[in-house]
Amino acid sequence: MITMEHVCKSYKIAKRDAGIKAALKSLFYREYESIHALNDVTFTIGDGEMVGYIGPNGAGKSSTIKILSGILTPDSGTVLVNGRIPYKDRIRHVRDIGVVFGQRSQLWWDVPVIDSFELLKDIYTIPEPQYRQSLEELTELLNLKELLRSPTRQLSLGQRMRCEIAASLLHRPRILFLDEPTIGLDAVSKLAVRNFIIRQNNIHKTTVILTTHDMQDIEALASRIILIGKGQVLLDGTLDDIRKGGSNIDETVAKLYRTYEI
Ligand SMILES: Nc1ncnc2c1ncn2[C@@H]1O[C@H](COP(=O)(O)OP(=O)(O)OP(=O)(O)O)[C@@H](O)[C@H]1O
Repeated sequence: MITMEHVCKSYKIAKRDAGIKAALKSLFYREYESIHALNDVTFTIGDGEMVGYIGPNGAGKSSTIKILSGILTPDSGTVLVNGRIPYKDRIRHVRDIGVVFGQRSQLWWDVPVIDSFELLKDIYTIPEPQYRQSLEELTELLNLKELLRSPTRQLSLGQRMRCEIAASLLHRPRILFLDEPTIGLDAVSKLAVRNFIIRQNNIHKTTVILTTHDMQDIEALASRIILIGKGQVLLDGTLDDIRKGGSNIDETVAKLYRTYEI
């Protein structure tokens, strides 16, 4: 179970005008401004749910995922993931979660994928039999056999993404955070990734929280949608609730963004 209650998070950033004069001035005097990324965010996600967490650029999606995965500490509010406070109990928390950031890699760039997997096995202290079983299952379902001996840098985006997803699941986490997992993938790779996530949820009852701008991902994967804009939850409902605005999901969501002026 995941609960976020009245969570706020701001970033403090230094303000600086352009030019050398401003650069010199900033050495002695700095002005700061606060960006309110999350502003009183509250939601609960039950075990085994697949939730699409959507919103326009800068809405606060990644900040939420970072707080839920223990990377960031909120300024205020309560966060509990399987009874733990993620940013206070990070070591035990990471055993329960898998995280895939579509735009970043958790695999070591220059070593064969299988070596990254072995390192993750040691980091998570996965018992050998469980590791072998997970590896076998993931290799088969994600069609990784031909990829495991290649260094990550030699893989195409779609191949790498399949390996990233496998890497995030080797330790059999109960919760999977996917931040734009199909970004830049071709149609075939997108389908493969989507089908795999659905199977993972069916077989292992993995809770999936998915952020994406790809509404076809949402249609395929999420039965529930949380819409966030300007750091606030604006809507929490089913795909059907959202569809009431029209039949084409992209148009419906664009209309929602316009309605909420986000
Ligand atoms: N490290 C940071 N320092 C300063 N501001 C940040 C930082 N990370 C995010 N922000 C700001 O916080 C707000 C929310 O950002 P966040 O990355 O959570 O949005 P997002 O919904 O994931 O956006 P996108 O869809 O573009 O990835 C934005 O205004 C962003 O500029």
